[in-house]
Amino acid sequence: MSMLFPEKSSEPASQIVDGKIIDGKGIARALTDQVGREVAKFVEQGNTIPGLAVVLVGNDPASEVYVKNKAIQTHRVGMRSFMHMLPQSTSQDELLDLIAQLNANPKIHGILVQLPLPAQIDPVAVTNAIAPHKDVDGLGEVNAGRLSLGIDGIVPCTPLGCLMLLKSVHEDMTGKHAVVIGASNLVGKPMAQLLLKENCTVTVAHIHTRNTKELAREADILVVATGKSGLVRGDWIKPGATVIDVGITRVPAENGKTRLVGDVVFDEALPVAGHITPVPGGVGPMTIACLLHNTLQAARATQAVADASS
Ligand SMILES: NC(=O)C1=CN([C@@H]2O[C@H](COP(=O)(O)OP(=O)(O)OC[C@H]3O[C@@H](n4cnc5c(N)ncnc54)[C@H](OP(=O)(O)O)[C@@H]3O)[C@@H](O)[C@H]2O)C=CC1
Ligand SMILES: Nc1nc(=O)c2c([nH]1)NC[C@@H]1CN(c3ccc(C(=O)N[C@@H](CCC(=O)O)C(=O)O)cc3)C=[N+]21
Repeated sequence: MSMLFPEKSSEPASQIVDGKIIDGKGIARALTDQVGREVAKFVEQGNTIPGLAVVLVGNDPASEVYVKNKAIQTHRVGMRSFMHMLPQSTSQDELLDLIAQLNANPKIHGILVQLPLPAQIDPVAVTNAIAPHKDVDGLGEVNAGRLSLGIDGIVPCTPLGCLMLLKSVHEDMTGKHAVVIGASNLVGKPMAQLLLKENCTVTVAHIHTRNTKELAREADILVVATGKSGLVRGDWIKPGATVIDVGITRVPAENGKTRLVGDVVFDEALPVAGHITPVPGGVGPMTIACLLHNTLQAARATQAVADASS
């Protein structure tokens, strides 16, 4: 076995392009199709169509990509989508009022408020206002607390998607050194919790970390989520490591249009890494597939409570 391929995948070859590039788009499509079949069965059994409410305040470019792709996929799996686009000037109280209405609406099983929010709104107050059983982003204190205690709950979509991609190339992650660059509540922190649950030795690097490059070079598994395009160069990567690039930045392209890039310099990383996710076509599509998965899970849980009380 080549030194560059210390871990051979147990997944079908079709899921990995060139043996190295992890096909997030393909793996996400398989998960989305499965959710679609399960939604059809759930509705056939006489249950309410699962409904997802998405709230976007202002216009963050990464959020706009997400909103567009999410609307297409929600429809594809047969769920209802409720979009709320609010102006940048929205106050925290206005947003909390909307969340209270969504919490009370029986057609809505999942609520997602896009981050980042404008400066006048406290994201923690907002994520905590979402009823825990509708918190399909898993960011409120109940679900985040459950994750850190290792209790079943709703797991944040992006880290869950990253974990699924890792599992497509690693049968067992026990004892591996996982380095997560970025420590946000949305990605870095829950990712670290999931890797810990997989028995990895986890290091989290953030803006105050002094030797991020040296730490990255020790990683068997490297997850990068900073939003700093081009941060991770080829010489930051240990030969054979698995690299998961979460970053999404829109940059100008040669043809006068724009394109999306990650936090990793892909062309430099590709020859060194054992496995790597591309941008686009890596983590992004998995985030959406996991959101649909979480929404179906939330709809099932709500139905189970209703069935038990009837
Ligand atoms: N593909 C997908 O599905 C998703 C992609 N994203 C993308 O992932 C990226 C990260 O998102 P998110 O976590 O929400 O972003 P945040 O800005 O909330 O967090 C970024 C984290 O990275 C840290 N950081 C920034 N620069 C460096 C650096 N040079 N070295 C080490 N750490 C650094 C920050 O530290 P500090 O806060 O102290 O400055 C912070 O902990 C963005 O590009 C976003 O668009 C996000 C969600 C889903
Ligand atoms: N509460 C909250 N939860 C989030 O999960 C969240 C958020 N807020 N705010 C914004 C970021 C960003 N994000 C993306 C998800 C999918 C793609 C995605 O589909 N990407 C495709 C893009 C394809 C294309 O259109 O070119 C890809 O990478 O292949 C992008 C970005 C979720 N985020």
